[in-house]
Amino acid sequence: MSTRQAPDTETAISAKSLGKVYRGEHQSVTALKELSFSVSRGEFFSVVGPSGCGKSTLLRIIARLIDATTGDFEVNSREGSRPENSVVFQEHALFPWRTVQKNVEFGLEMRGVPKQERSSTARDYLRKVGLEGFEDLYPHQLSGGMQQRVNISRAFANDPEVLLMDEPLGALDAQTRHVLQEELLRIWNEEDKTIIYITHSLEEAILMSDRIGLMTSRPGTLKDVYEVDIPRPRTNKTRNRSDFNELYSELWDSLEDEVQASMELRRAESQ
Ligand SMILES: Nc1ncnc2c1ncn2[C@@H]1O[C@H](COP(=O)(O)OP(=O)(O)OP(=O)(O)O)[C@@H](O)[C@H]1O
Repeated sequence: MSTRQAPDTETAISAKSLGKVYRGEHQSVTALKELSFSVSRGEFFSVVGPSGCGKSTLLRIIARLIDATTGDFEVNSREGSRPENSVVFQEHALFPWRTVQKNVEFGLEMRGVPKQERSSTARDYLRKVGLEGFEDLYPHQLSGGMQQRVNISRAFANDPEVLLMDEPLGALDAQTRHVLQEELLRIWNEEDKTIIYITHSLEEAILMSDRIGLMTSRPGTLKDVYEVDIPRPRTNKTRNRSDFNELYSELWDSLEDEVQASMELRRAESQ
């Protein structure tokens, strides 16, 4: 297996002082505050933090699905014809009336990519995620893990500047999750893709990432950014390394304080 080069230093995304307030009729929630970061092109950047700290909010802002209340961010696009981003959510977002093949082709179809080209691109990516032979099935004929494989291949096939993933493997059982983590790493290793990856799992973050941003309790901001200085390629066996476990302990020490703060906040708000 080839060893991936370290990500280059060209900035793919930079965000400055992002803030988000959800305004309700009776009360407002400040989800993010003064959050700044930058991600290099080709980097795998994970974001971890306590539940409700604003991770999905951050991703949805970068995906341009919602607006930030304050601050701004920039995605450094190389080619105008490529989509700026593709998003993979935890829930499968496949079209039930389209076959596996047609689901993967969807983004390419929207961009007017010729039929033959989109067909071979989709087949390529389906093969990369081990779904060769399943092209003509419909989503309901697939297991959850297979559906998420389709989602992942669709996102890569779109060839976006950045891939935004919000707990993409969160709904899967542990074994399937481990297999897909390795598959995702393998595909990312072959492609020059920038990924922002939200996860609740510190283990997953360490296994996959070049760097990990750890968020504070709400209002979420980046508390620290950790370099994952563990050689690639990484596999499930990488979890047994002592440096893996040392980093896990370091991250958990910091995250635990934020989880406590987050629980106290929720307790106070419910009174
Ligand atoms: N549309 C919305 N309207 C009002 N409040 C919202 C909305 N979306 C999110 N929130 C609130 O903003 C805060 C951050 O939510 P968000 O989903 O971004 O957190 P998260 O870190 O992704 O959570 P989790 O880890 O549990 O998925 C939470 O308090 C949530 O209740």
